[in-house]
Amino acid sequence: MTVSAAMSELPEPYVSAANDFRSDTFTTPTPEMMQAGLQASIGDAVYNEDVDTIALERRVAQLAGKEAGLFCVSGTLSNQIALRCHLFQPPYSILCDYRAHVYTHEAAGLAILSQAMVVPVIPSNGNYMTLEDIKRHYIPEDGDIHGAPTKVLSLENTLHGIVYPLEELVRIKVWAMENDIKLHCDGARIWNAVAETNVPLKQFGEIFDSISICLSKSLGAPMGSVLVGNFKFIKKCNHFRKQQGGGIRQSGMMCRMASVAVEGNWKEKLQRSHRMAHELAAFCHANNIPLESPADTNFVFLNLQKAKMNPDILVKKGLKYHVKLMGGRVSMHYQISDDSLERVKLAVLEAFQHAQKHPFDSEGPTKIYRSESTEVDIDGNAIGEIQTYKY
Ligand SMILES: Cc1ncc(COP(=O)(O)O)c(C=O)c1O
Ligand SMILES: C[C@@H](O)[C@H](N)C(=O)O
Repeated sequence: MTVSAAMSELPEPYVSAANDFRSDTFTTPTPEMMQAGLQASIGDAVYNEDVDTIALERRVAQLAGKEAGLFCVSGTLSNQIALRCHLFQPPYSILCDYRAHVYTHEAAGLAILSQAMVVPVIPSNGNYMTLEDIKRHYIPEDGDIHGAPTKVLSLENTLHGIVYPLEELVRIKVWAMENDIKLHCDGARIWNAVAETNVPLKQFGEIFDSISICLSKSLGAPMGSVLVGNFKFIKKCNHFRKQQGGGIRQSGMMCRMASVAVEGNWKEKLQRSHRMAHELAAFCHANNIPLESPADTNFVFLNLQKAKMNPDILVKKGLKYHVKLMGGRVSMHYQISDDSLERVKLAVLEAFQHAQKHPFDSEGPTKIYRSESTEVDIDGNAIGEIQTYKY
């Protein structure tokens, strides 16, 4: 079968993220990025011979105030090799928030690739772990042969769109250094934290031993993350990256496109998406629609369980108003159109009003990707299984 014949059996190609609230991962490369990609270098990056790849790695490391950077095809790979690289002799453990991506959405990579136990912590303030939370749950290296000592704290900034207070990060950093514990930051949305607080990326670089800096979410690059750290650490990460199949050949095109995003006016773009999230959160407050966490940056987390909202109805109301939703997290990004924001308000409100008549008690965990109930029609009648996540 020719490619064109195969294409004829495929769904319509994705063309715009303007009405896509499922995630900021749906941002699409701009014509400027595509044009720049055509001028990219074409060296083999495994041999460290690709100029655009080296330039991007050096630029992002410089912005973060770190010695070196490593371009990775995904944030998942970047997180996994960073955490593996901080670990030496098992038994050991990694402490993180119970919602952390490295724990919930990286397919047990830490257990399998790093042989690490993960200690997930529910923050006592409901939003972010404090030093007191960490002290209460970490495993000290005290010779107790029952334990798997905590060797890395993996924090996310932002986490669920929540900005980690700088002063708390500094407290954690001081304590971690005193206890020979490394700090990694899953910076899938670190650009959002910078845009919202004006704390320079370099200041986070002073706190964290490593940061995974995503390019493919709010910044809108087609793929990738740059992992930053000191020279020795990044050199070893490159080894683990190759081991895990992450060695990339001609990565220049992707890196040149990402460089367009990094050098662009990302701060204003992200601040607009934050304003949109704040507007939706205010709309929810005004209509007594409960939220799960503060909408500090680009996410609005509807509290579906408290509102007794059925995620399938929410997805269907979204389709009714021509916006794409996936569950209780409403993700803003700079490519969302103003009229889509108005339409998503209507979808959320109608799903909430539906819940008043047809309260839905979900048994399963609140999941970002899937609706946990069976598919229902607008009147709440079950009509089989819904697949909001296609594979
Ligand atoms: C918080 C967080 N960390 C890491 C990742 C992983 O990034 P990627 O999808 O590029 O593997 C994601 C999802 O994209 C994420 O939301
Ligand atoms: C859920 C996570 O894997 C994905 N990166 C997202 O935020 O949409």
